[in-house]
Amino acid sequence: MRVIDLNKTFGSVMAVKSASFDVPGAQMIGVIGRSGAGKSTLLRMINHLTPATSGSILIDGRDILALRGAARHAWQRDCAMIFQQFNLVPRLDVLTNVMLGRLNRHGTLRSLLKVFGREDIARGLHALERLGIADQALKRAEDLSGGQQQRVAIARALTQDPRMILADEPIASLDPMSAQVVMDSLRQIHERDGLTVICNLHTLDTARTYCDRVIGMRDGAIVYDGPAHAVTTDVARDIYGADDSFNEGVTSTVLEPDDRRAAEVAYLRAAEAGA
Ligand SMILES: Nc1ncnc2c1ncn2[C@@H]1O[C@H](COP(=O)(O)OP(=O)(O)OP(=O)(O)O)[C@@H](O)[C@H]1O
Repeated sequence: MRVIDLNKTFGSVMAVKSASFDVPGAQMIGVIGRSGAGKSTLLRMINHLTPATSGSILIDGRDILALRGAARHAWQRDCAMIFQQFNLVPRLDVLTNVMLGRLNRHGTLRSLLKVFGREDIARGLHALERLGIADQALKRAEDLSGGQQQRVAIARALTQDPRMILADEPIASLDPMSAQVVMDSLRQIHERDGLTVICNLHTLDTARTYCDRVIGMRDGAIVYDGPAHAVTTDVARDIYGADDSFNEGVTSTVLEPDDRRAAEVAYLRAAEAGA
C-alpha cells in the first residue's frame, strides 16, 4: 500500500496533513499520538469510512480512494475494521455475530436473508477457536466481557478474509489482561496469516511491545515513521508535543464524537446488508 499526500479537513480543522507512507509487505504498525492528532481519521480514510479531502492510496497500483459502489464495498471487505467499542449486535449470539463478517462475501439475496451455509458456520467456529472463545459461540454477545467481545469482533473480521486489519484503539476500553489477550491475538494474526495490521494505540509501551513499526502523528502530520524500538523518550516527547515533564503513561483519549459512532453503525449495517 502507498499512501500519498493524504489530507482531510473538517471545516477549518486539518485533521490529517499531507500524510505519506508505504507499507511494502505485511507489517504490524502502531499509530500513536495525542488526542486529536489525526490517528482515527487516517485509519478511517484508508477504509473509506471518512472521505479524504485529497491524496491517494494505491493498492496494487489502483487508487482505492477513487473506488465507488461495489468496488468500494469490496475494498471495505478487504480491510476489516475493529473498533474500540466492538460494535457487535448485542442480542445476537456470538457465532451469528462472527458470521456477519461473511455476509458481504455473498450475493445480495442471501445476504438480505442472512442465510449462512455450512462453510460460513465452519469458518465462524474456526475463527472463534483461533481466538480461544469457541465455547462462547451460543451465548449472546452482550453477555460476554469486554475482552471477549473484542475477540468476537476480531473473529468477525477474520471471517471477512481481509487483506488488512485496521484497529482503532482496540484496547482502549479493556482492562490490562484483556488488552494483552487482544493484542496477542492481533499479533498472531499478523504473523500466521501474513496480514498487515494497523493499530491506533494510546500507550507507547503497547506499540513498542507488539509493533515492528510506529507512525507518530502530531497535529495531523506524521512526525515519526520508523522502528518501534527506536521510539525513545525524546522521540515520544516530540510526537506528543510535550515538555520535559512528559510522562509516557499519559497519552491519548477515549472520547468519541456521536457522528463517528453513527458512521460506524452505518458501515456495519451496510456490511450486514451485503451492500
Ligand atoms: N467527524 C468530524 N467532524 C469534525 N471534526 C472531526 C471529526 N472527526 C475528527 N475531527 C477532528 O479532527 C481532528 C483529528 O481527530 P481524530 O479523531 O482523527 O484524532 P485522534 O488522534 O484519533 O484522536 P483520539 O485519540 O481522541 O481519537 C480533531 O481535531 C478532531 O476534533
